[in-house]
Amino acid sequence: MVEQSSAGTALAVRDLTKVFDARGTRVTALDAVSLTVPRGEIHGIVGRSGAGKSTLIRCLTGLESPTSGEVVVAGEDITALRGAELRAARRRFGVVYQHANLLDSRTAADNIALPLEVAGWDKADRDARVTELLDLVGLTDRAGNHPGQLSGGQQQRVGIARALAARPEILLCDEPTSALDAATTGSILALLRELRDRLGITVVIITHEPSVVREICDAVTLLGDGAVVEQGRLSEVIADPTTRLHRELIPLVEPATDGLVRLQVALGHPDSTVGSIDGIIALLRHEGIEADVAAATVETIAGRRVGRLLVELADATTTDRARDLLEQARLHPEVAA
Ligand SMILES: Nc1ncnc2c1ncn2[C@@H]1O[C@H](COP(=O)(O)OP(=O)(O)OP(=O)(O)O)[C@@H](O)[C@H]1O
Repeated sequence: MVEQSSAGTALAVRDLTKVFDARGTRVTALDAVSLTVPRGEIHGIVGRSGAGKSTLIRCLTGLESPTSGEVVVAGEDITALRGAELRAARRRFGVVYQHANLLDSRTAADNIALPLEVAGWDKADRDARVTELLDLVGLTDRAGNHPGQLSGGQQQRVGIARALAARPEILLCDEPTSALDAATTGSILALLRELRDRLGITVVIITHEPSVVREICDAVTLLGDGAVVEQGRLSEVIADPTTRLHRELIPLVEPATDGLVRLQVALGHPDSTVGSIDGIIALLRHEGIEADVAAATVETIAGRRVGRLLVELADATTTDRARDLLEQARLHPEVAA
């Protein structure tokens, strides 16, 4: 669990449950979900399709009312609010969507100004704020461009500036990079991290991309069938090869099923006595076990070098001995034939 004293907490979700009743069929989209996000942290929410991610974000922003549970922002349970109070509470959230959905008839600057117009800011304040925001997202020279004149990444920057316009405390990002290529994804993630560092804003990111979590999240929640499957600080879950998140966040290419025996091992666990790919192969060969690397993923995540390795054995009869050796080295081997 991600624990933090309530004073430093930006968002606390407690036992959030949402049951849809569609023509007599009950679907539990959220099942007693709890999570705590400290101020200024980036929290990733991951899970397969249908896990409940969209429902969670809709309950957070007040677009959907939960069946039970609490969403506490700045000490206030917003699920209990209605009408003008709920609208005011929703302003504590800025939302970034997968597609920026900008208005084609407006320039980048005017798209960013839109929520300020709705909130009744006067023109001089709006203009000053928009200038600040364009600078913040690196689009000062694009202020007068219409969406059609901007790249996908630039449009998403406008979407982020628009979400930040009214100075929300929490930035909710719903698959913010899913529609972008790898390089643009990298620059948008760098921008989100920079915004957190400069503004101290709290960020919640819903994503199905492991790389997003690996690159910028401080903590992560894995949802499955509407419930929290696992939760923890990235640096901890990434170091523990026994967690589901470790597997989700460090995917390994699955080789063809060709009858060869393969052992999957985890790299980077603090207790392991061997830390490198070469070291693992040498350990086996030293004992007369012919082995090779079938696939490997090694990355530095949360300052720690971690990964997974698939070791291919030339002779299936050496499987048990190889597994014992790898077990002794605390590499958490598993047969993946
Ligand atoms: N309005 C609704 N009425 C009935 N069932 C719903 C409704 N909205 C969502 N659900 C159901 O709730 C469950 C969770 O859906 P949700 O859209 O939150 O998942 P998700 O993790 O966001 O999936 P995806 O990544 O595909 O968007 C699913 O079984 C879905 O069919």
